Amino acid sequence: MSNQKLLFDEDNQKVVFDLPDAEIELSNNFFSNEESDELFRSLIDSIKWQQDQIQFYGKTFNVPRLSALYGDKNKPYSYSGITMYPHEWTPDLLLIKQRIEEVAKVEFSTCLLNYYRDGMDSNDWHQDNEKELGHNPVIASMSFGETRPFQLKHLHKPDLKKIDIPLSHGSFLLMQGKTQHFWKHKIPKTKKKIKPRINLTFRIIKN
Ligand SMILES: O=C(O)CCC(=O)C(=O)O
Ligand SMILES: [Fe+2]
Repeated sequence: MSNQKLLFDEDNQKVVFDLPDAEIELSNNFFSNEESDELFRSLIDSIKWQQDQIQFYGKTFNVPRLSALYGDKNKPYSYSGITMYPHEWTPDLLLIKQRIEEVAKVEFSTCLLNYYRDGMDSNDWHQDNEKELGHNPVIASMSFGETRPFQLKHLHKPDLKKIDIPLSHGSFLLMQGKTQHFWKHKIPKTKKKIKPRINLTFRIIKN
């Protein structure tokens, strides 16, 4: 975040990033440390984590992380060539969803969870722009566990520096407006010995 211009709201709780073609805001400690510790442990144990695979040039690879899809019934979600059917909401997820909806002022139908077991787990450059998410997707992202950098780069403005937002334990990141049309994001790998991290992205599937 070196020379990135930031705007703070009145009580300094929320950081709004001043980026072209994007609406991105970050609240650190959206959940307290104690709540976050509890949720982290509980999610690791209670979520039905699965190992997805992708086809690439005729070969099959394990996706470098575990994932799970939860949400309203009858809302399948297709991304990277995989169609997933959601599990039913759990008490943890409903609690988190409610807290997030108060701030985001929308209702989410679906939550995609990622479990990055160590530094070799990652999420490569992509946009969350699947048709089911509608024209300007609202993506609400909660992180628990190890802090990992969330990197963003503009698709058509190579002169703009890559943005690096550290997503810490209990932090909440909201992306909306045109963000998914103009910016890609990723969680890079690292050789450092680091602890696990869980990320939850709440989304709205419009069907
Ligand atoms: O782990 C993260 O913070 C990002 C996850 C993500 O980009 C996704 O699931 O689409
Ligand atoms: Fe994403």
